[in-house]
Amino acid sequence: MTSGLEPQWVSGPFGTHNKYCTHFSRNLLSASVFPAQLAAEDLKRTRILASNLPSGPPATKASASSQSFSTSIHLQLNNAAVAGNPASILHAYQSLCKAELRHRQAPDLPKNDDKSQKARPTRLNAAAHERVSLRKQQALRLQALRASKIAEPSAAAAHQALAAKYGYEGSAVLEADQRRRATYKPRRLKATPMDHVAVRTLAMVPVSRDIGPGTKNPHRIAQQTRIWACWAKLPHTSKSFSVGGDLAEHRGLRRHLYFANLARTFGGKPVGLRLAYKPLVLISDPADAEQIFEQQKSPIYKAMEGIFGTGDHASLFTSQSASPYYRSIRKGLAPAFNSSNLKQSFGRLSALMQPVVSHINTTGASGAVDVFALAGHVTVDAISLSLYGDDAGSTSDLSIPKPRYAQILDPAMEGFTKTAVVPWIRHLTFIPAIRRIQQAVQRVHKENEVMVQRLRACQPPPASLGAHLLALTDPATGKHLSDGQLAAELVTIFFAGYDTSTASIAWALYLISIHPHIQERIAAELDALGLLQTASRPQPRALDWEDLSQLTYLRNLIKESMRLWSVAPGSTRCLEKAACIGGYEIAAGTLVQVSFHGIHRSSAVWDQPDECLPERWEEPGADYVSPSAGNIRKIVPSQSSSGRSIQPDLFSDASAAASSHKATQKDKSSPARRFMPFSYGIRSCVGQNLANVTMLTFIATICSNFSLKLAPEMGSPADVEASAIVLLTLQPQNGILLQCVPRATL
Ligand code: HEM
Repeated sequence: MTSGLEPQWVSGPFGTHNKYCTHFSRNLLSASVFPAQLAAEDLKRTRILASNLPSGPPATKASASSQSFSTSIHLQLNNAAVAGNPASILHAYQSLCKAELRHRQAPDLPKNDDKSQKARPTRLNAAAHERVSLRKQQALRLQALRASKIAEPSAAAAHQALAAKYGYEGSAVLEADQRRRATYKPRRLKATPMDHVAVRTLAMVPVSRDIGPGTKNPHRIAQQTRIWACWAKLPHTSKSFSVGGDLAEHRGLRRHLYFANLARTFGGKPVGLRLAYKPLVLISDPADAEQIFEQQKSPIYKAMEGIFGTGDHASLFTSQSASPYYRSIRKGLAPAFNSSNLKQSFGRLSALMQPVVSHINTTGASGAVDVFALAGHVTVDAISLSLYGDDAGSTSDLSIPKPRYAQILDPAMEGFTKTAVVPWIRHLTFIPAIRRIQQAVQRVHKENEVMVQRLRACQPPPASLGAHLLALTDPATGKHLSDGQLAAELVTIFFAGYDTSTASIAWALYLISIHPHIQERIAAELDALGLLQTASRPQPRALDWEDLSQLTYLRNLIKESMRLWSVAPGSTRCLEKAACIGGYEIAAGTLVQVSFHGIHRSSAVWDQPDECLPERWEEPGADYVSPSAGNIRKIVPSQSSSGRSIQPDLFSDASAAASSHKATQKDKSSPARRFMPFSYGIRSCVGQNLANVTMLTFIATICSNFSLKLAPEMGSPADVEASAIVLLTLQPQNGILLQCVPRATL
């Protein structure tokens, strides 16, 4: 019978093989993994070959016993091939491979050449058997599989293939991974085995995207592999394994709800999110958050520099905490926000409220006023006042919906946030939307130049923020800040202070308007200080600096409002070293985001987290996790051991945090902080005192003069809350329209 595939005898370890034996066994082996790939024709040809196979190699070329061994293997293959049973083929083929290995391992066995074949022992000795470790068998099998072009479906082979592709010694990664697997203890919330398989497959994507195909950077590859391997062990959302991952939810307008839901669903555990090809760990536990704040800022902040300065200058917001520039700027600016300095400009700040009250008196009588828009004008003027010792004239025309500077800055910042995950897209200027972002950035740069000129020309008062800025020196040059550096700092201050203070004021007034009993308690407090407008007191005295510390209930309401409506949704860090967070290993280089909103709305951290209860702040130590709070991991408070006050002052000394990193590092036995609208630690908000003063002044003045009610145009409180979106900050999409009735008319 001639099939065109006549057997050809070649020399092998056990004598002469039929060369087609390996060939068609591979065919069937392939079919055993991918049955669909075994074409009918291939099967036919294989069967013909099998039927043509002699029972063993010619006796003249091999010793009798090796012939019998080889023959038995060949027979197995033949039988399996004839039966068309892929599992038997695989088994027989593995036996052949093992036999070959044993032959090579045995030191007393002569190597495979025709001359020494006569000296070959009659059977494999025990020592040779022992040397064939399981590991080597597996290695051989992998080798055989690869030679037959069959993709090994396991993660181990995927890693090895990756390592081979990028020239990296993959076994180190594999071994490290195996060690981690061995020590990995399944948690209450763990990914399913299928999740792990999916993640392993996904893990290939970021490696090629981040590093670029063909790049042989073993360190980066190992780092990425470690990041994904640790990430895979975290609890995940159902979205983590979809095509875009959690990107849409994470960058979406309603991401605060997503964060709050995750915090509740996972009981505060770290959650692995995937933003397209970037892994991210979301933190919603106060104790974990404290660990994170000590880490370096994520590269996302660096990407802001193009918007902040005219020449990509680092600023207080974007530079790394360890850099001499950051330390020097923070130390130099923080005193400008001390209570003694703020006190000096308080009279002018309080005076900014007069046009606001007049505006409400005139327009509010006929309908509702948008307190969100009004707050925007006051905060821009308040920041300008602290910078230049003079306002920006924003409160002089309150009919404009947005302050002029915000109109310039907001489109650029929104463009930045929309492109933050894929920053390279900003170079595609042929796309009209990208071109618009670039134009907005250029407008910000132009405005920055005007602001710098104004600052240099105006000679700000010594206590002002502007004077502190002009006195700063760059440690790298020893000279005062250049125009570019000043511009970067100025835009940072406006960006960080304007939107946040505005939205915080609006949310607090909204809560007051929908809770009459809270409004009455605030009114009573103001009345007691002689600040409330009444029929008998139509012109109450003006608010002064000392009143601020007396308004305890109002301050508690503001804190409660900042808890419920944390306008900064989160803060992102990049782990410098591998860390154990919430019981999970997180690799160095992982992006970690603390979700303020998640922590502040977590039922594991707060009793009745969705209720507005200003009274909760009357309890000592309410800022910290207490044993009575939910079921979350907590550090038991020990006031004596930590030696610090657990009731923080309204005006904290921000310079203390900056002067020493150690100052912010906590005693491990002290309670974890659960209230952090201004973030926490060395990178906490430097302007929080100014923000507190502005919020108190605005809200106290409005509540002194008006009784507030949510305007019918806003619908129900549920409608207002549903309108909350995250642009730069968490803000009400349709503003906050309130009916303001002068108290003297009640
Ligand atoms: C209610 C109002 C405010 C809130 C809720 C707020 C919140 C925050 C938060 C959460 C951070 C940390 C951001 C991060 O880590 O990504 C921050 C940083 C910062 N804030 Fe504020 N902020 C407010 C008002 C202000 C004001 C009025 C100013 C200045 C006039 C200001 C200036 C800054 C600066 C310069 C930083 C960066 C500090 C650093 O990295 O050292 N903020 N703020």
